[in-house]
Amino acid sequence: MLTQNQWKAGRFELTWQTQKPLLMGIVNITPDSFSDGGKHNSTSSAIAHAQRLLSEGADILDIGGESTRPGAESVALEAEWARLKPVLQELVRWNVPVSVDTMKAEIMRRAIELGVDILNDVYAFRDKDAVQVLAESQAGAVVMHMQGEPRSMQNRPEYDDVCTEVSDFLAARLNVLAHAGVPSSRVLLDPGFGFGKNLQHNLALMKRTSWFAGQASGVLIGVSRKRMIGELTGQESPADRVSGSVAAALYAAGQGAAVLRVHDVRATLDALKVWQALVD
Ligand SMILES: Nc1nc2ncc(COP(=O)(O)OP(=O)(O)O)nc2c(=O)[nH]1
Repeated sequence: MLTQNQWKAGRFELTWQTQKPLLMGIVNITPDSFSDGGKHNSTSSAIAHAQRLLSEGADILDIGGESTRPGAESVALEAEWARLKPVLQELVRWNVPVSVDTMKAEIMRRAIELGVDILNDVYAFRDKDAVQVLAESQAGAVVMHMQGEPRSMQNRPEYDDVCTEVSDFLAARLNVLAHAGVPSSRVLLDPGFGFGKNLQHNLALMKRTSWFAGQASGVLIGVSRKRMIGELTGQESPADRVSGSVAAALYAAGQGAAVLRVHDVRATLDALKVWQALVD
């Protein structure tokens, strides 16, 4: 049984169905991203990668100019913008939903001015200026949980009850956005896999995907090539974690995830098509 859901995101009204999530292809214009650092670190290579992800079937493109991997140092605003601007300027002309992955309100403001549709904030719009930028726009939002900050979040992540604490945090953020005039129909929640979580925390949150999916907003799942996949498979290199990432993607789809944020669009989409034919 498929149920329809909607996400109002800038120029687009995106719909997904249970078992048929949208795919968000990742374009990291960074020298140090954990899985593809340096591979798409120029305007031309980032645009070429975006084209490839679209040709593989991506529904959304997520563009990041600052790595948030564990241990990452932050990037200065103008340096991050210098990476993002030429790529975003091109991509907003493609009539495809464009997301910018940033924690900085000023970057969000400039991206909205260029015509970007989605603000993907791993800092969950805890910056008041970011809330204002979002509220003054029609952009969609991804609100993600992170314990600590990228530089040190994986040192000793601890929770009394990770699912309750993450759920409560996301509910509180949704409430802040609602009070600022941003309805839940514009927001996706994201448990933030690997952002201040160990393997047990990540697995507990993954098993709660259907609960998150049942909230007022849909849920975005981002585990592609991440350390948790490496820990479960023994695959050291992120490039060798595609099969494990696809397995996690199928599980999330079955639990009703709205969006899967992935590096490997073709592999994920092919697996979803076969799996959907068998579960329908
Ligand atoms: N909403 C959301 N955004 C995210 N942005 C970056 C990363 C980190 O992964 P990646 O972009 O592959 O690496 P890096 O941060 O090193 O560029 N993960 C998420 C995530 O899980 N959810």
